Amino acid sequence: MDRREKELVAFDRVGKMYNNGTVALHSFNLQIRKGEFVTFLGPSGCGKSTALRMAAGLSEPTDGEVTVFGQSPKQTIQETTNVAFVFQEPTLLPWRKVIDNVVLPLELKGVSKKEARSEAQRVLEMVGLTKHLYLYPRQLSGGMQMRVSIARALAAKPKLLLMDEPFAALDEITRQKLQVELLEIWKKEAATILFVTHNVFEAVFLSTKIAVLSSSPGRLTEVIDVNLPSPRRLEDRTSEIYNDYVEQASKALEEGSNKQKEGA
Ligand SMILES: Nc1ncnc2c1ncn2[C@@H]1O[C@H](COP(=O)(O)OP(=O)(O)OP(=O)(O)O)[C@@H](O)[C@H]1O
Repeated sequence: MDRREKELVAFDRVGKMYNNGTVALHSFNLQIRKGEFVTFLGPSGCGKSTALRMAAGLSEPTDGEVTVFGQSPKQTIQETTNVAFVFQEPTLLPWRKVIDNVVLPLELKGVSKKEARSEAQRVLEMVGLTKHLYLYPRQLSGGMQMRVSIARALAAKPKLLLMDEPFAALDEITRQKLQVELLEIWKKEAATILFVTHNVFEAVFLSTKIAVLSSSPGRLTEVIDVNLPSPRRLEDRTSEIYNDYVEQASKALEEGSNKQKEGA
């Protein structure tokens, strides 16, 4: 297999300095392969969102190169519907009903009305919203709105899903439920997911690989391969192996922050 086919996303010595002089990322190297669930874990301000936005073509590196499917993210996003983005907030269109929000990316893709509605129903069923198709976003809870957002991202069957703290605003029970659903979807759709969080437990539960970042300037401090039994179940979070990974990731976070203090 060609290297570019295997590496869906590649960060090659990526740096980002914003106009005000803030160095958000410094010499960031990471390759993400097909089928991986990679989490960016790090404290607030360490450049997680910056890295994700670069992969989505929403921000340009000031140093090095980011490629998605072997070319610039902007080009990939213009040419294909292989990449979808889920933000921290649901960002639904308030004047469109649930089903019409999910149908939208398919309409834009030129899919026939009938096919688009049937696909929208399929993904909304997958996230447990079959009974809510004809409601408006304001009639749903925050967790339900988030599920609509995820369904909308999945509707176009993206090969790469970029998620920036999608569960941050949710209560713990809803968050856990969506974590399990997301893992099921990831398996079922054979997707590759790049996920941002500052929650160690979430990172360990979801990921096949955790990229630990530290701040000032944002940089990669450790990559942890997470080999937990599959499928992952919420009750396994008390297992010894799970807790070992939590400890390893917490230590990596702590070491990153100590190095930062030493350098300060
Ligand atoms: N548009 C911008 N202009 C200037 N500085 C920015 C801009 N966007 C982000 N930054 C700075 O870059 C650094 C990294 O920000 P980023 O949002 O990528 O971090 P993060 O790890 O995602 O943080 P959080 O977990 O709080 O969302 C921060 O110091 C932030 O203040």
